[in-house]
Amino acid sequence: MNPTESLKDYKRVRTLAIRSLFEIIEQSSEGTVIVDRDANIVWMNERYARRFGLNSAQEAIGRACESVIPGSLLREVVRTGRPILLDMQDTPKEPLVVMRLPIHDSAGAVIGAIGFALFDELRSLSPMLKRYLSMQEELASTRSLLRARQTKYNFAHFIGTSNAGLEVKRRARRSASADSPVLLLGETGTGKELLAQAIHSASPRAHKAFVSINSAAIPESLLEAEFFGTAPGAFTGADRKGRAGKLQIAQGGTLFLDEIGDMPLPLQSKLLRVLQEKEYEPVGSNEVLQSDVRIIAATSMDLEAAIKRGEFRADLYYRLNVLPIQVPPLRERLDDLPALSEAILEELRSQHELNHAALDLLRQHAWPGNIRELRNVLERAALLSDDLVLTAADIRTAIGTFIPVTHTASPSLEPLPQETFSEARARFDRQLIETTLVQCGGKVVEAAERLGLGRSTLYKKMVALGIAESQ
Ligand SMILES: Nc1ncnc2c1ncn2[C@@H]1O[C@H](COP(=O)(O)OP(=O)(O)OP(=O)(O)O)[C@@H](O)[C@H]1O
Repeated sequence: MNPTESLKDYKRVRTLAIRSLFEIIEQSSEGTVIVDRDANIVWMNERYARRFGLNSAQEAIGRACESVIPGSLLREVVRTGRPILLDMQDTPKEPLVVMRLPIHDSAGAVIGAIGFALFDELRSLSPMLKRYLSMQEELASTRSLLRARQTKYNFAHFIGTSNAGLEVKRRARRSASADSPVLLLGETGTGKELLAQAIHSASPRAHKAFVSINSAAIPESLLEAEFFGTAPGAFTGADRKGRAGKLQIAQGGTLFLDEIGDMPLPLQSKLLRVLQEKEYEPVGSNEVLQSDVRIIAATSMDLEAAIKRGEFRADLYYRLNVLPIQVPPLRERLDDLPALSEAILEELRSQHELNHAALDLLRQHAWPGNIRELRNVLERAALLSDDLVLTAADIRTAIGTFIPVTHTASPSLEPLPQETFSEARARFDRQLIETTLVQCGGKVVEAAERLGLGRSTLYKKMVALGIAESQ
């Protein structure tokens, strides 16, 4: 039979072609593997076995394909009966281009699958491979960046079942589904940052970055660059290449502006533009960048008073004050003390517990540093005590300057029986000053500022009313 004639015998040509195809692919491939209908390996060539760290192909026989070839999709091919004609397979060396085909019996049922790792094709596919590798690297670095930017807290970390605690949690939870700015107001250590993180993690932006920036902790001269980034060449030295600002890093996610009350006025105007126009320019650049971030701001400052002093822009305040959440101080949610203390001791991996008297004492302190202070006190008490039951004496020592909570009661305007006008006024003044001192952590200068008095005037009043400075 001459060759041309033989090609007319279709059935024979087909059989020959199938055999040649198998042999050519098998010989020129980096590896071939065959699995049965349970995706267990029934045959594998030696080269492929060595690539996956086996001494001989024999060791692979009978094993599930994934236990030899991590990430193998042969099981899927057996299950669906559908081939995967071109795919990338990661291996301990470089990735391979693979082809996976189902094997049918004469009745057409799937009885296994065969996988070829195409080796020779790799060179011609090298541009595609390079791109695949660089995309993988990019993905890995984005993932690790994102992990570093992911939040530590969610709503389960916010302990508190007091009415005040539950109300805050409810409002914060509700704000998670919105995209408007949130303004967290409250004293230091009340959990504003924890809540900001929890809002982000419950929001549709949770898979993107949570980035925080503290206006009080960064020198004013650096704040703008930190915020908006710098254009290449804007500065000499380390920043010559340009640097991404927090706004850019937070793109798609949430930007937490801690201590917003301390933001310098010029930056406040630029932030307003971000909120209104959703655009900004990096320092030293004319390029206008689009911004897509959710803003959560926090402050322990009375922003309305700051507006009156001309230190905070009223228009920015109104723009930020869309979803305000007042986070109560610990002394207004004393019912949460036992649960908070237990959670903190657990987090500190301490075996210590508090006796009744210790808990009672915790209830009598005004906690100017709130939950952060409670945490420090419990940590100190646990460190200093050899006994696993912490007593009131242990707590008293750990607190340092004790500020009785009764002093925080709001000044009563109810006259006492037989009280003269000047006695009632002295009582009111004393309560007002004592409360303010507690709220300012005993700092007279701060209390004077809050009350709108000169420092020496406040000192004089304290002496006249018999208020000790250690308040
Ligand atoms: N409700 C809470 N449940 C459990 N832990 C809390 C709670 N509130 C605050 N904390 C803890 O108290 C500490 C201080 O909280 P956080 O930093 O969120 O306060 P803050 O209001 O942002 O303080 P600052 O204004 O000083 O930045 C953190 O360790 C936080 O985990």
